[in-house]
Amino acid sequence: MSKSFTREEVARHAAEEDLWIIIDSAVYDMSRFIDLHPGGVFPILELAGKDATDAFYGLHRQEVLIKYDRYKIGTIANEKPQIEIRQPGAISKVPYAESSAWMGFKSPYFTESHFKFRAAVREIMGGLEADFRELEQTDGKPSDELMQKLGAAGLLACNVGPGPHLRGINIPGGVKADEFDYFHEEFARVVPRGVDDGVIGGFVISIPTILNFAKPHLREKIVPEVFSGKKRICLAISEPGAGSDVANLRTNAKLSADGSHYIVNGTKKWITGGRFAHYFSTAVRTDKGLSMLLIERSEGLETKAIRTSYSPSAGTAYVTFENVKVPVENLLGVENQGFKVILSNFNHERLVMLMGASYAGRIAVEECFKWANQRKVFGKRLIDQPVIRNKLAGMD
Ligand code: HEM
Repeated sequence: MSKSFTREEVARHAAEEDLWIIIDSAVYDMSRFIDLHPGGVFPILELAGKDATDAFYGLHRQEVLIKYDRYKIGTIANEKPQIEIRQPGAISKVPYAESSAWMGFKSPYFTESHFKFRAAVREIMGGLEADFRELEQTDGKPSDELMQKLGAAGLLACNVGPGPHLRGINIPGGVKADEFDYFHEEFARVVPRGVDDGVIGGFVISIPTILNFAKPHLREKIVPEVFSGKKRICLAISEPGAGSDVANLRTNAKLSADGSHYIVNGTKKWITGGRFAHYFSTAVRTDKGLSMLLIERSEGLETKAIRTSYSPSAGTAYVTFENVKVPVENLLGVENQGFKVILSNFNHERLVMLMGASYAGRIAVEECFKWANQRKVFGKRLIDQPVIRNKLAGMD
């Protein structure tokens, strides 16, 4: 049971080596943390033994308190917290932070199956939220264990969107494969952007090339491996000299003398999930046009991390191919007609990304609303400034 203290007791712990503070009626022992505090010793020392609620919320997001919960030693007797701690996966109460259907408004797009799916996914993902945030702080590689948990929960397959690939998948909430549509999209809501890209972004944009264009025996091998989280795949199209300009790709594949292999040489850049991928669905130049090849990580294929400003978890990679041998049966679709594969894939990719982006946009609005309400400057909250309210109104 949590210990109970009076404010007078807390006030007696006001030295650097014995330092308690109060945040929203909870008591934190900062003695061991003060030297590690990213904001330095001074700001906490100034508030030693005192109520630091306003100072804390003016400078930190609530997640900081949840993460450092271990320093909480008790509560103030006869006081109740005034600030609600958001439970992982809970529906946000901030205006526009959620789809209006979740906030009690009628929507023609959301049916019972969406509600069941949302509740089940938030429960699964809520349980993993701390792992995801931790992941973003470290080297960023989503573990095999995490991938396999997501796979077993059916979430990897669901993120590809509706389609025959969902038959036989245990969809969260007991949703049937033919009920599933693009509005069953919950992942982005609880997963930080970089982790989202590293866990599903690279794979969601690449696995359709296997589902739709791989030879049956390859499809039957690779799809279950990827959907169960045991193997990872990425889409390797852009290059240092040709980003969106797909027609100018230079990575090339030449048929071996006996016609059994392609020999691939070239480079790919900004490949999401590439650092961790086992398979690369790769655009290459063949003798009369572009082709798509499924390339396994093998001799001659190397990946280097590209440091991005947003997150190491996205696994963004620079990929080099040096005389990589690829069996001809790994051709996706028809030789020299890879452009069709790429464009049909882009259609799907943009739709899935759009759903994710709409969630990400809602999260941005939510974070701004919350910060404007808690951050105090010039003697008042940011939200009390008309110019800030005007900006928020412009975001909706
Ligand atoms: C449980 C207590 C506290 C914890 C766990 C904590 C933790 C942190 C962390 C993790 C940061 C890095 C920035 C971030 O992630 O938001 C930070 C920054 C900071 N903290 Fe704290 N802190 C605590 C209490 C306080 C208090 C009471 C003050 C007093 C004013 C304070 C002042 C600051 C300042 C000035 C910064 C730098 C903010 C910036 O970069 O603009 N912290 N703190």
